[in-house]
Amino acid sequence: MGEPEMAFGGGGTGGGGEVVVDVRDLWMRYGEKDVLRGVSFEIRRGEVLGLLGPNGAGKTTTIEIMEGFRQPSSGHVRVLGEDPLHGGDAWRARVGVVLQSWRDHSRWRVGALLEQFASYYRPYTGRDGYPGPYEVAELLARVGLSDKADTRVGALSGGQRRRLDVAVGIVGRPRLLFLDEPTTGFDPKARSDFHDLVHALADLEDTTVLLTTHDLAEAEKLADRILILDGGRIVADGSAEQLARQVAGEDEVRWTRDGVREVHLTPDGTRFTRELFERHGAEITELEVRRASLEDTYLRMVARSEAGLEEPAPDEETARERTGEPA
Ligand SMILES: Nc1ncnc2c1ncn2[C@@H]1O[C@H](COP(=O)(O)OP(=O)(O)OP(=O)(O)O)[C@@H](O)[C@H]1O
Repeated sequence: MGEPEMAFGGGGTGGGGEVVVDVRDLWMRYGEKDVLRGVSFEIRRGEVLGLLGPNGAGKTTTIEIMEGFRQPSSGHVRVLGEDPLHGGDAWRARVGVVLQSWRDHSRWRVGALLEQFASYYRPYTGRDGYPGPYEVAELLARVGLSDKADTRVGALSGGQRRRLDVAVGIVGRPRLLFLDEPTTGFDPKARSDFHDLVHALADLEDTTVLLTTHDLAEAEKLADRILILDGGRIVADGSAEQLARQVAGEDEVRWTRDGVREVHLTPDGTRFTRELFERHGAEITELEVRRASLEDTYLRMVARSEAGLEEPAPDEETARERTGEPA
């Protein structure tokens, strides 16, 4: 296969709707264990996708396959139009990665390290519309490390190192960015700054983002769409609101009347509240309506899926056939 035509040009669509990641019927087996069991999904340009799931669900494995770091047992995977296992340098230049643990560059100074990474991308500047990597000063400002340019990496705090990981992931101005638990160890301000950064990348630069996180509030804030992976399968795919509707969560309405605190669970909090006011008007104070949060939805969906897993796994035989491995 020759040079990837799609790597810089964006496939010529110039707008939303272009499929940036296409994964179909992906299986991954480690030894005797099927870690991914028929995973299929698409990510479209400019979308921020949150990949959620319990420890060991297969999130990192999925991301590593899409980065070309792991060969799946079977399945169709296209990332920016290429099979990640055969993506060349130009393809790799457009894919940014923030892994759970980055290689140690503790003796490097922050600015020099980023300059080194930026230099890998520079030769591709101008090719098929590629704008080139970030200038280091701009990048440091974006991740909140402007005053650390001359600091050795080994002298950064855990959260500052994580910001540096993010800087390394985006230095090449990727079209597609993989973020594997990016905000672990961030303080609330760093987390909030990071959320602003992801919004800016998605909204202003049309960067497509795939994010794994165990912080459901973060997923709710950042992700346009959420995939829940459990037991190697996708058990939910939709916006946080769509998923909440699917589990038919009840709204919790709380209020005070005549000094008495009341709580009521209802499928339609808006309607209940309207009727409450029609009946009691100004007597109602301290009203709160709480919708099912992503956390409620997630916990219910994972519990539901894990209850389902008690049933015999239907595709075990098929998986063996696919991987060609012995039973
Ligand atoms: N190289 C490997 N060899 C064998 N098993 C592996 C390997 N890498 C991962 N696994 C197993 O595959 C399963 C999925 O792991 P993975 O790291 O993809 O999960 P995850 O969803 O990212 O988990 P976490 O939330 O804990 O990061 C786990 O049971 C893990 O033990």
